[in-house]
Amino acid sequence: MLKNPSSKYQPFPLVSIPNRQWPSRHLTHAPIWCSVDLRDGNQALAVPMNVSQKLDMFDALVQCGFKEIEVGFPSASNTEFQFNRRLIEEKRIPEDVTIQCLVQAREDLIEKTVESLIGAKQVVIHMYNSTSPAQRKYVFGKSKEEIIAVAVKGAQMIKDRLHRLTAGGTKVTLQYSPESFSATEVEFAKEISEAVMDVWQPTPENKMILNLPDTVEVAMPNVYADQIEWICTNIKNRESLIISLHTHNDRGTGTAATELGLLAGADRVEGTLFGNGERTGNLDIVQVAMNLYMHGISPGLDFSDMNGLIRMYERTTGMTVPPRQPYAGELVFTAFSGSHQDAIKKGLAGYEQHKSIWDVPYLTIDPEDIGREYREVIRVNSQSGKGGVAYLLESEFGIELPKDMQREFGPLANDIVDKLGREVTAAELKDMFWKEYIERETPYSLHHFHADGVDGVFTCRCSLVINGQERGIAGKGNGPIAAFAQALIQDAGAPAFEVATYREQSLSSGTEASALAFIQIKTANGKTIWGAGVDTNIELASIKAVLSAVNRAA
Ligand SMILES: CC(=O)SCCNC(=O)CCNC(=O)[C@H](O)C(C)(C)COP(=O)(O)OP(=O)(O)OC[C@H]1O[C@@H](n2cnc3c(N)ncnc32)[C@H](O)[C@@H]1OP(=O)(O)O
Ligand SMILES: CC(C)C(=O)C(=O)O
Repeated sequence: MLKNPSSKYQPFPLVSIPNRQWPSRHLTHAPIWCSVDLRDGNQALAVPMNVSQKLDMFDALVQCGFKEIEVGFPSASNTEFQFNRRLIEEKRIPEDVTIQCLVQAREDLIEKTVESLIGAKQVVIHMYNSTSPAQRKYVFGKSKEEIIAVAVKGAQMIKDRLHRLTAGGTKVTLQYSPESFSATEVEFAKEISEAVMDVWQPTPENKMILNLPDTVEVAMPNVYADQIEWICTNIKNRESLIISLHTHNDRGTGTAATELGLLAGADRVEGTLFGNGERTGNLDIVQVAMNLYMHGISPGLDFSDMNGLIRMYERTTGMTVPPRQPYAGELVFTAFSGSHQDAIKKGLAGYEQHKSIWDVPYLTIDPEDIGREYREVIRVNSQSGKGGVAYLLESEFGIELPKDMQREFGPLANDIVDKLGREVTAAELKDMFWKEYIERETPYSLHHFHADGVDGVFTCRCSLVINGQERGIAGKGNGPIAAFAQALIQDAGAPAFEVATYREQSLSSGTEASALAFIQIKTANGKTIWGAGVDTNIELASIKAVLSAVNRAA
């Protein structure tokens, strides 16, 4: 019999919200962002950041454009306390940046928190206590009224100490989080939040932040959106509140919950870079910002040096950014599969021409916008087609294979890559091309070539090494290539062929400019074969290309 342990779980209760508004809204502007990397991100690390790592990350967050940064939990440890003191005493906080600190509703912790903030220009004091039925029952062993009393007492303890900061000119904003909000009955979340508001007395001119956390993601994102809309609609004095979202990713939908929460009326978003944080992580703030960006809404955050940001993140947290992480992962602007490569190559070429709205297939944004380069976009392994191979040869080495030649070389390269069983670099692809076409020296290799034309008739005299033996050959034609072809067929025993296609391009490598010629020959039995030759002399490049094709045909 199939075991069914799911019977120990139950469906999440829905919020009664007639005529919900959020599904028909759309996002038009960026929210207020608050990075909680240095607090929620940090508290989730096996080895929390030291002061110098926190400083490193703080500077990077400022660089990205964050104006609100939760810098820590200063009552938790000496490191956390000292970090605040360094930021303040060394005047490391830019004028327009507000630091935020988290604290429980406990007097000794509040005291320490206030002390850590003395001398700062502007701060957010963020107090929380948990409100869900399970937290009330197991963690606190308190009734709803008693839980409200904890919050009210904490709010009052903070209020009583505000003068110690304001006297020194510090501007203080107060923030309250009913922790585990999304698992709390909305009516109770409203009641406790309003009780805190009664103490702090926010006004439209002096708002408080009401942060509504999805501490553990317990339901689908539409349910969180309903909870947010319910609070926005029913809470008193809404105009005196900044409604803030703080989602986690336990069910894998932290980004969706945040976006729907914004539709539901929130003003502010807390999250971390690349989603570091407790368990499955906090909201990845990069994702929400870049999602706005890809819809043409300026996020007000700068991720133009994504690689630098990732290096900083990995250095300070010891975490890594997975290769498939939206926007940031190493593989997200990469295509291995042939049809994707083909579409990207064509899309990029089209975009280069019109340069207006980004419409390149398979690429949500222009990788250049976050400091990635086009050449990272297409990578070649055994799943790749001729388009990707051609793209890399062209973008890395300026080799523009004729379309029909791509059809010939693509499968040849694919075979080699398949045998190697790994991804190959552009340089390796060029090597394959060189071996296949340019370095073909058997059965014929060119030793000397000379051609003269009189009245449109060209005569060529050359010497070849044929199977190790040098031999002179001669021929006539309406051009040097035709004359060489006749010499090969008549004097060197090459099977009959005619030149079907000829193309040349210039190629610069380092300081030397050379010519690259492509020749397609057609044999007597109708088979077409490509050849290629390189030389500083264009005429010689084309002669070598003929020989390359004939050698390949042999
Ligand atoms: C969802 C979140 O991310 S919330 C933020 C969580 N972050 C952290 O906890 C990181 C920093 N925390 C710490 O370093 C420590 O927990 C400290 C310094 C804050 C407190 O340490 P301690 O008092 O030694 O221990 P501990 O955290 O276990 O305290 C639990 C007690 O606080 C109470 N408590 C927990 N949260 C709160 C709160 N928000 N407000 C009031 N009391 C609270 C618990 O009920 C428990 O009470 P009890 O001892 O009577 O059972
Ligand atoms: C303290 C709160 C905001 C928190 O970190 C959470 O609920 O996840």
